[in-house]
Amino acid sequence: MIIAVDGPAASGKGTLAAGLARHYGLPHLDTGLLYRAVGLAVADHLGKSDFEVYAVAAARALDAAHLIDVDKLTSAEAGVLASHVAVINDVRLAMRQYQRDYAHQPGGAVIDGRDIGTVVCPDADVKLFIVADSKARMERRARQLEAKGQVVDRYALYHQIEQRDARDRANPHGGFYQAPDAHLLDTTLLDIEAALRAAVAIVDGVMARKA
Ligand SMILES: Nc1ncnc2c1ncn2[C@@H]1O[C@H](COP(=O)(O)OP(=O)(O)OP(=O)(O)O)[C@@H](O)[C@H]1O
Ligand SMILES: Nc1ccn([C@@H]2O[C@H](COP(=O)(O)O)[C@@H](O)[C@H]2O)c(=O)n1
Repeated sequence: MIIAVDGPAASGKGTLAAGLARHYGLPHLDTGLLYRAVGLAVADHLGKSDFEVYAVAAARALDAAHLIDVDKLTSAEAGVLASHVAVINDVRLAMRQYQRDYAHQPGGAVIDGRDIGTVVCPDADVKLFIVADSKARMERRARQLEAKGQVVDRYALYHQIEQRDARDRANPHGGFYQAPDAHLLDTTLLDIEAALRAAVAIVDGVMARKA
């Protein structure tokens, strides 16, 4: 079974995807980490004319060794850098087959990102599109960063999340929209357990109808 989970920044899609993977005993790929790794690799080139060339080279050279430093990868800076490399079509193409192969491994997988249900796995068995209002997302991300000991400026964080979403939605190569056959799940008023229960109910319902 392939479960595609998409949604905006800090909507909780990664947490939900990990929960679904545990629930169904499936492997899980967070595709945001791939873009974050490429973004970090070319951070020194941001704003320079050679940014695109280096980003494409970094995407083509990406391997598991670039995905080890989770603290660095999950920083707010890495998220912003990721959204800059994500607008480069050759970066997206360089990583697409890896994502597809991961999803199509025997038994399937849970895979989360922005374009999983629309571009990477349009054939997924179940597609979820996770949303939460901007203020809730900012607060979740703020608490996540504070738990890591970081001092958070909530005003700046709110705008950073909004800007990243806007860049992602406007990305002509991004495929970031709710697929017509995706199930919308708004987690604004749901805690993590309630959101997971709701997601499992959707997946079970879809799979039961397919059986
Ligand atoms: N339903 C929820 N209620 C409260 N907190 C949540 C909920 N879902 C996730 N969180 C928390 O919000 C934070 C962000 O969640 P998560 O990393 O899953 O979001 P994301 O959509 O994958 O983010 P990004 O796109 O930036 O990678 C985490 O600290 C997570 O524990
Ligand atoms: N399938 C994807 C996944 C991510 N991106 C871009 O990477 C940024 C970081 O992703 P997170 O899920 O870790 O927040 C995101 O803002 C996108 O720009 C993507 O384009 N496609």
